[in-house]
Amino acid sequence: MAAVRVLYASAHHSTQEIADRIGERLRLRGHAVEIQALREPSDGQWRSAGDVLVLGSAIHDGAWLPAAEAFVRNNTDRFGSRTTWMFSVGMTAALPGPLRLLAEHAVQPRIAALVDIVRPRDHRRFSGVIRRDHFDRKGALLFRLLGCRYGDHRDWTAIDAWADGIVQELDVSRSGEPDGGPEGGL
Ligand SMILES: Cc1cc2nc3c(=O)[nH]c(=O)nc-3n(C[C@H](O)[C@H](O)[C@H](O)COP(=O)(O)O)c2cc1C
Repeated sequence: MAAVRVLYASAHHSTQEIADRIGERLRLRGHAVEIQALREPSDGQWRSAGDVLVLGSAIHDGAWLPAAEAFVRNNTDRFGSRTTWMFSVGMTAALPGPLRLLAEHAVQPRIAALVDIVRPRDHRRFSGVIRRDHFDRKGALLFRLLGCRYGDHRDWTAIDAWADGIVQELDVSRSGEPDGGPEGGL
């Protein structure tokens, strides 16, 4: 059993629900899971014990929300010894076809910089929920001009599969240990 911390930053709850789902999936497979919101830049104290981290954030304007970005930047030298997965929640699936293809392959420099610091086992982008009341007037106008669709664009099958991939990797790591698990956790 690994001790897993799922840390997330969410503005309108869809990232929170994705974090809950991933955490619940890991819990069902026997891992000790703690799920925690990052709301302020000072949130999410680093723990010295050997946790596995799953770290996620909604994307706003090409960047992680400030509390999640701050968590990474406040702990830059600590990720090397930690097994970490990252996920970002945006609105790629809300875009019309050609734009969606572009967005799927676009590098977002501020997020890429965080991935460079964390060096996770994997970084996955999911689509979340986008509603008219999430935007101010300018944002809503741009959204309409781009031909985007409001709605819940979460692909729960893909989210579950990603969580199951984490479980598999944890199982493989631990089966390599002499006693089936490292002392002090992963
Ligand atoms: C002000 C604002 C800016 C956004 N900027 C981006 C963006 O740059 N890239 C993207 O993929 N999604 C963007 N989105 C979409 C959100 O990331 C998406 O709705 C996500 O599901 C929000 O997660 P949350 O419900 O946890 O806050 C933006 C949404 C808002 C409201």
